[in-house]
Amino acid sequence: MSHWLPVLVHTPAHAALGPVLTYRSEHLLPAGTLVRVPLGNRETLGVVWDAATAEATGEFDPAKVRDIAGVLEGIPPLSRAWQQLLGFTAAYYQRSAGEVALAALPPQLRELNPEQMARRLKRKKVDAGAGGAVLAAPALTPEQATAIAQIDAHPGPYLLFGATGSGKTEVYLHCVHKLLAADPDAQALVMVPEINLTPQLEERFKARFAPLYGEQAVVSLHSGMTNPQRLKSWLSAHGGAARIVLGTRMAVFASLPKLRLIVVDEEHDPSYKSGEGARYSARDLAVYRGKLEGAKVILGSATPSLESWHHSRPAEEGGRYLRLHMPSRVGESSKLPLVRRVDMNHQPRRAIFSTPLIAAIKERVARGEQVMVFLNRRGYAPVLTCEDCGWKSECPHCSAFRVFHKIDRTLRCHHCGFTERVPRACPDCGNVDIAPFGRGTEQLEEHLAELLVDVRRHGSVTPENPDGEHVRIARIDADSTKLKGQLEEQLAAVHAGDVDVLVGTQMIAKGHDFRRITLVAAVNPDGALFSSDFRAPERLFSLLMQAAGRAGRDATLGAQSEVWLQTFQPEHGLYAALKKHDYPAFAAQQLKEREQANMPPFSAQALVRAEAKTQEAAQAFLNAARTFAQTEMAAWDGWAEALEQVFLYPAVPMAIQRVANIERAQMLIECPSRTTLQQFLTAWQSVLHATRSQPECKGLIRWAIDVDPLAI
Ligand SMILES: Nc1ncnc2c1ncn2[C@@H]1O[C@H](COP(=O)(O)OP(=O)(O)OP(=O)(O)O)[C@@H](O)[C@H]1O
Ligand SMILES: [Zn+2]
Repeated sequence: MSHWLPVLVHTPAHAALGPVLTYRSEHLLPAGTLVRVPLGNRETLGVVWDAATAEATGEFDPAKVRDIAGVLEGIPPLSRAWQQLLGFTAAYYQRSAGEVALAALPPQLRELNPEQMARRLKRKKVDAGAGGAVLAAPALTPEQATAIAQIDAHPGPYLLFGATGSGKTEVYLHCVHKLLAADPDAQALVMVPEINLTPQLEERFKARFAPLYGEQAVVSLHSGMTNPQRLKSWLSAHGGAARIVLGTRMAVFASLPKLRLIVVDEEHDPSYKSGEGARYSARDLAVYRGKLEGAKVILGSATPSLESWHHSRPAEEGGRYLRLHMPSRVGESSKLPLVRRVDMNHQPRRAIFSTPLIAAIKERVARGEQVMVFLNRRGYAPVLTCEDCGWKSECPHCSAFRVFHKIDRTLRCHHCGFTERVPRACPDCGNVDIAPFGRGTEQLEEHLAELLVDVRRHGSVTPENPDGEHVRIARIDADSTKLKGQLEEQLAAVHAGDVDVLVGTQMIAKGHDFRRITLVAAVNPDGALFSSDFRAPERLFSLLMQAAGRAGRDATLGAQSEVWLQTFQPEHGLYAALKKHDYPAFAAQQLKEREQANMPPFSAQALVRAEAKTQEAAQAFLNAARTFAQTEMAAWDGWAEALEQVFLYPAVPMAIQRVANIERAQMLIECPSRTTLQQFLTAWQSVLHATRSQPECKGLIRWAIDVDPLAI
């Protein structure tokens, strides 16, 4: 007897194929089964979907239904909870379930043929026999003990609000340990925002758990892994052999049949939000998944997102998360660093480093301590200009300047990648004096080398070497770490003390446990204060707090660590709060502003972005869909009231309007109710599809909805 099976395949988000396809099978296969199915003239991976939870399968012609090609033998079906998670993600972020579900599976499930797959499944390494010395966990600090007691006593979710170096990771380790010991099947998922933070985390977790549960108990999942590695981790999580999965945002979709605990470290980090396909927030999905599967969820941060902070207000006031506070750093004498503001209004014009900062850097280096200098802009200078005619190094394909990279004397567009040799003279007027304007990390590195030329490395002047050694400066940014292994190498050099001054972008500000850094300087942080993006201050605050968190992690160095901020706005409230390490004060002030302006978390937002050959077409598309919503849709049955709550702003060009010769526009949608916004977007999708074919939208290339956008 044959059965009709609803199957999800990877169809483009807006494909006309419909959300779920129907196939025929000899055997009734449970929902969640991975199958191979014919699609057009190729064969593709599909997931048998639950007919009840699947979106309407639509009508199908039984005569045209094709047989499934086969089942992926040896792989148990994906759980119902997993299917629900993926179904929810697709619906909430307005994408097709097929796209979302298939993108969440390791690529090799799709790529390997049955024989290859069978071989991979057989290759089971068993080293359950633990080995190595069990690493003793340190005795908990009173703050850690209190936090853990609260986690034991309440269902959560929890917001672990802990200062940098307060021992949050130790709390995660402890909770995972307790869970695995109590339940022989239980699994934990631990997420970090960036790939380059996974190795050190993996090391810490392996050191703690491999001796107890074997090497295979801890696996990673992130996009920096090769496809075979990813498949291996995925299979081992899906099969239950992996007890702990460490990963970046994609790991939120890992199949973990016995998931009991989810940790989202640095939960405020924008990297948890996907920038393509379904633009999901792994943090928000983690909370949803926790509820779905009855797993505890811990969100940790020293500077929580304002959303999470708001959700963790007292329950009497409507809070949904339990806030756990760990204000102190571990170790008796390891105080938080002293924050100093240098008023750049009183420094020579165009000074890169203020005089007192240079003096402070010299002093630290001479004592053998390390310094971190931080500037969120790579390259040598953000623009090259001709002072005679006003020419600027614009990118011909983007509405942006090309950045001057002195190292290889190129002008590079950081948006489309267009690269050219620096011209010898101004391309417009022939003037040979074209000069860099503004500064990036390359220039800081060069300039510091000049400023520190007289300083000698600590302890390098000896009777045999009376001249001593120059200060060692290293730069870590996207340019200096392009090749595989470069970042690890550079980080190792910093840890080994081979570097005195570390210059870099936000890459170095996050997460790393640099023990010997006692001074952190932000050279030019003001930009974000006046950004049009209402989240810019929040991001700046957390970035500076993170950067500050790199200073003074080793109490035995004894020196008072410092964070220097060079600013033209020394009185700004953000810096005042930073000086006191007072995130709650900063958050309270920001939330007040947001409440007054009706911005998230006090309202829900979505953004529609359109890309087209002309700016007019991009905007025309958005505005036509908007007009339709405001007129025709408002006349649909039962919609008038809901639409009164949905505010559609007019279309505007994006901040960087043109990238690689494609014009971009966006439209913001705001609504006090998340549910209403969801209903609106779901209904409006068909309007957007239909609008596409209107004559004034000719030249439209693509459009996408971003629910809960982070950057506006
Ligand atoms: N109870 C403890 N006793 C002794 N040392 C501890 C304890 N808890 C944590 N530590 C140590 O203190 C340091 C900071 O701890 P941890 O990395 O857990 O902090 P964190 O809050 O996660 O830091 P950050 O957010 O800044 O990365 C680590 O070197 C850790 O080994
Ligand atoms: Zn460009």
